[in-house]
Amino acid sequence: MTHTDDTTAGLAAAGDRARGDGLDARLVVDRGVFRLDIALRAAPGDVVALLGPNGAGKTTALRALAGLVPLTGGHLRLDGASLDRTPPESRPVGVVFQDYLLFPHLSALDNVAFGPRCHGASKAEARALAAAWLARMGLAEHAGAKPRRLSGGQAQRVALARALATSPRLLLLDEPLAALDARTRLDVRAQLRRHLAEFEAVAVLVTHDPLDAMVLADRLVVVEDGRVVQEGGPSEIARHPRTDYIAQLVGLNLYRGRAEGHTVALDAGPAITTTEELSGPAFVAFPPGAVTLYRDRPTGSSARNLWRCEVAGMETHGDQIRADLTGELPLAADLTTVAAAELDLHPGAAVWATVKATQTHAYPA
Ligand SMILES: Nc1ncnc2c1ncn2[C@@H]1O[C@H](COP(=O)(O)OP(=O)(O)OP(=O)(O)O)[C@@H](O)[C@H]1O
Repeated sequence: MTHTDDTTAGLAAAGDRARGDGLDARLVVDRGVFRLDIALRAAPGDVVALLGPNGAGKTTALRALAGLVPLTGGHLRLDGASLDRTPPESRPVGVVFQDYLLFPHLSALDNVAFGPRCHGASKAEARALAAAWLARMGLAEHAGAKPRRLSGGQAQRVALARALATSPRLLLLDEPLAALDARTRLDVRAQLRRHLAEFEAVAVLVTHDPLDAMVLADRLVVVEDGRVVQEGGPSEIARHPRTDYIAQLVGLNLYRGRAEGHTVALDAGPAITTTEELSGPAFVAFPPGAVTLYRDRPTGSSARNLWRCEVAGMETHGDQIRADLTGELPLAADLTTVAAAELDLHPGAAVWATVKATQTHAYPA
């Protein structure tokens, strides 16, 4: 299957195209002190989110997939064909960048028609295809508008239409919602989710935002320091984080230790009593809302998990106060403003923290 045949075939044929094998890549990129080395596999129809902290290598991975950064090792196959030596403009890849990069002097229609034109479609074919995509994105009446006349959400959809109009076998989205304000982001996230669900080839998106990742993707690949540290479905990752970064992202206290029956002895710190029965290396997680704080050692409490801590810092978190505690067990605790005032919490205050075993969750490490 050649790419030019695909792209000139038009919208109608897109659904008839034989489904390929999807993406099979190991991306190795050396950048001096930084080295990216990640494996990525995805079947047609999959939406994969690369999630990770600043500097983890997400953008480098996306640029390597697009051919904008050469691989120093590994391989890149799409639908069974190697792309290692294919220049970016000849790859069946569509890209939506964070700031969309629409051509300011071209109308929305001509921006979208640009992709198919570059892939060999005649002017009339390209414009017909572009008009069809704009209609599908709900932008038919904005076809003649220049980018500066479009809202952020509309510009984002034009950029998506431009990428999809070439019938890519791999769609790359770099922080697709980052340029939008909160209100627009909500709408555009929902629309993007719909378009991605309909997209029949592989989509890979890069984001810092766990919500974007969880809403848009079927599978998350968490990258830290150039490596994949965890991958799986959104709910699996939210329930069973395996690094501090992921635990913080999903709002959980996370510890590692060795389980013996209902107790996990932490590598650094005390033991935590859990309801699960395990043996061997294990993680224990609990949400900050499961922690109860006392100024004096509680006497009547049945909680087995009782630790002496000190308030290191406090910040508002939604309608709650989140207290960062150090001491026997470092942890985050959420409490109401009233409770924080009653406890006279302030940085440096000594507190007792309890967590019921039923509120903890242990799983093999
Ligand atoms: N052109 C370059 N030359 C050398 N090193 C680079 C270059 N671009 C990025 N890096 C380095 O590669 C590493 C990964 O950067 P990258 O932009 O891929 O991370 P990221 O996960 O996308 O981060 P962010 O979320 O901040 O965009 C960083 O250490 C960065 O300094």
